[in-house]
Amino acid sequence: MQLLCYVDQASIPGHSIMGQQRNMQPPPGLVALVHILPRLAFASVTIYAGLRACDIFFGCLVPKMPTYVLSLPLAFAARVVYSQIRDRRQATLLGAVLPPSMNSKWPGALDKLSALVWNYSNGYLGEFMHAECEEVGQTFNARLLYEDRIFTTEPEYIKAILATQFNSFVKGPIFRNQFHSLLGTGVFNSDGARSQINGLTSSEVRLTHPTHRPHMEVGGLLFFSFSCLLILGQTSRFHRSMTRPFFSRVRISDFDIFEKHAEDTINQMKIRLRDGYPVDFQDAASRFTLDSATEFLFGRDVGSLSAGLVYPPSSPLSKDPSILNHPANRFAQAFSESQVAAARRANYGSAWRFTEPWQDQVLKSMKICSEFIDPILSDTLAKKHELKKHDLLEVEHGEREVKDGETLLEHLVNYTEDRIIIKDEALNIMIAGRDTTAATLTFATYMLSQHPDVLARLREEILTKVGNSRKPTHDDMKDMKYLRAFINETLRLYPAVLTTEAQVWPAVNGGKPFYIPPNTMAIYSVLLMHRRKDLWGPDADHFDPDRFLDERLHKYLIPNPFIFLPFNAGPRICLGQQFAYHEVSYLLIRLLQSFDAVSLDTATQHLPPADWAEGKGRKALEKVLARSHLTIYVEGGLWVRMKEASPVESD
Ligand code: HEM
Repeated sequence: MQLLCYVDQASIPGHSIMGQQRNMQPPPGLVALVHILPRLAFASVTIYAGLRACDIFFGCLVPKMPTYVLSLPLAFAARVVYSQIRDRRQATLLGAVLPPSMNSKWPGALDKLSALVWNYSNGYLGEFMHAECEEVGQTFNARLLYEDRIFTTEPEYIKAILATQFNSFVKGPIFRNQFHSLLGTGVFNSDGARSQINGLTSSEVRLTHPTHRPHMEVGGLLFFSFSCLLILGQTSRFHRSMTRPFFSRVRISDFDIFEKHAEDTINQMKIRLRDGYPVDFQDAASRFTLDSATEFLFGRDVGSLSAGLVYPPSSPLSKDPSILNHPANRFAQAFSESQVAAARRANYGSAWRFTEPWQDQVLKSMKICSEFIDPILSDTLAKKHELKKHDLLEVEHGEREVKDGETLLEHLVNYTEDRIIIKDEALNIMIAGRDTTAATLTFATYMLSQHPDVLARLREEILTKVGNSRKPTHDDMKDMKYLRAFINETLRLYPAVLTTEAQVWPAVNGGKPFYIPPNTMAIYSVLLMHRRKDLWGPDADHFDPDRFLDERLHKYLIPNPFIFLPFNAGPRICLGQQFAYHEVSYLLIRLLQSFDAVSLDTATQHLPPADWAEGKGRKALEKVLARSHLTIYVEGGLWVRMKEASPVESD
């Protein structure tokens, strides 16, 4: 029985038109010029009028050139000083204080900005902010180029952002703007437009602050990794009401999809390893999650595994054009490039359009992805029209039940026929679910290569519960406590989404409450919070799945659940959390049924600089270069060798 709840297209003003326009937008550089010219013209005209007025009314000839040159910096300085005095006064009135700022030596904290940029490209994950936390405290103002950004790793404040003061936080138009060509706008990303569905309005969850002040996104290099998912976080109730039923129960068909692609992945790995090559597990995991995601969303996988695994750069086969130009590789590459290009925009804030003057770089890649998605979408809509024509669609009121084996696309067409909404929604989920899961699998395998004792224990649990060849089921996974602890420990040390994004925050540790001025960007780092020794114990830098099973669980996590947030919390909690646990568990079980040892291939692996070994904390233990764009990843791939398990082990 199906519930048909169509969105009234007329209730989404200009939505379809907006979607169609996405593919024929003017060059971004031109749009930026059109935006900025009136403001520049206004400034020049005002100064010119002022000078003329002095001349005419007071007869004093102000030197024109110096006035032109100095007027803008002086106006800017006045604004900065005024906002500082205003915020300090407001804080005092509320019995609070402003969070401390970073100690910088240069105007606009340019010294800190350059250190931050250097750290992003060359240093260890989050090292710069970690050093600032140690110096200034776990909550501080990462004020760069005179723009406030409140940074925190304090669980109490993160709880405020995600749950208790959720309605006070909005994402703001700059993020939406930057990610428009990747994820679209429409109802998902609009704070203001309203569309009626099931009695819910799409915008009632968040409204932009009436006195919005634009953010300068200069600190984007550090902060952009979360941006894409932030956009998802901006999705409305409308979006969640469409998608949530799809994730609300365990579907056997999901496990069939995992099996099909896990088998393919492992068989290809075996062949490659038998031929004497190492395998880039990051690449294999990305192909596994891409094929699984496309099949689950669209009912047809993109076939990235059929293009074959990558060869190490030293092999001539790694440059074979027939492999590089394989259609599935083109799709996978275009999909990744579109995300990286969108993430790059966050580095430039509202000025990003000037960096893509002639062509929208995200749209360029998205066109290749659309070539795969569009025909499937047309087929699904055509099928629905056929059913409608013959009155075969059952209509029921109430919660729509999702059928086993139904694709997300088939589910979504029951809510709306707007191609753009459906496509955006499916792409949002593909972006949210693909790289995050691949990253978790990659870092889990990295940890297996570093902790043979953990591998042996995990394998023992797998062989005891599932045997060495049977397909795992949902019930098997429910009983596998060590497997869940192993995945959680991977997500603690390597959360796939590192950082994510005011009023008065309560006092913690005996301090005064912090006043957060309106329209200030608030950023929290899950990575740094997950590694805090005061929250997780003195061994927080060490990989140890037992911390999710032994007395440490009761000492640290149970009394303070907000210290572990790989999937976020509150109304914006990851919708695919269970799906992700199942997908990661499935491939790990199948992998360890087949292999009993994993090691890094140090000849191919990009190794960290030698001086990292003398670094602090986790940095000293790292054997790969972990970096982040939208999600965390291993630079150059995770090159491993694995030993096939003996087939004589009993089932
Ligand atoms: C280990 C894998 C995963 C991790 C670590 C992860 C993490 C996250 C995080 C941190 C968010 C919140 C982003 C924000 O609010 O800024 C999020 C949101 C979301 N995730 Fe996941 N995710 C994973 C896998 C998946 C999968 C497999 C799917 C779907 C197939 C998925 C679907 C979603 C959706 C739809 C949202 C938006 C929820 C909303 O705003 O209502 N995720 N995820």
